[in-house]
Amino acid sequence: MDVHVRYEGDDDPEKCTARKLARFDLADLHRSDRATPPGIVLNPHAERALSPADAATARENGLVALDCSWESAGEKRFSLGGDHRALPYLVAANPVNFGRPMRLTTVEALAAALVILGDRDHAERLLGKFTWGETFLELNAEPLRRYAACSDSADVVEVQGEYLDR
Ligand SMILES: C[S@@+](CC[C@H](N)C(=O)[O-])C[C@H]1O[C@@H](n2cnc3c(N)ncnc32)[C@H](O)[C@@H]1O
Repeated sequence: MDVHVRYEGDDDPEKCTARKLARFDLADLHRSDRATPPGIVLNPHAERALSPADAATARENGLVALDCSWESAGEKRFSLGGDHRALPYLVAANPVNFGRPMRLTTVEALAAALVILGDRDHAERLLGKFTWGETFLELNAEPLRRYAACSDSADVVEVQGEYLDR
């Protein structure tokens, strides 16, 4: 599956996970919305949750994340073409937001999406470049397994509800 990142460049370049992926040829960075392919866009503000039902579109058109600082990641910033999807409840493993729900780095978001879409090997390749990458899969092992077994977005939202209620 092709992995694309709309790269805003307003975050600390030393800590930017998307730049690191690009250095290892694991993601294509795009500097404008127009240059970014309209794939499945990972957008925390999207109405619909990502589910395995999106796998065919993602394989055909690619998976897209927006790499910017969380301060600038408001709803209006996600003006990319494509099908926008929110990830369900997951916990961050990166050192900046460790243990915090939903504050995922770009690589965590892309890897979670790949697992849900049925491509765990690809997720492991991305996370393998980060010392805390494996921890992300360990921390989220149960929810990721359950989301990946769902048939559609409604199913994913139902499973997510169990974690939000805890
Ligand atoms: C705001 S940027 C922060 C990037 C961080 N500076 C880094 O170096 O990785 C994280 C991106 O990951 C994706 N993402 C993170 N959490 C998400 C969620 N809950 N649902 C959908 N996409 C999410 C979005 O594309 C989001 O813009």
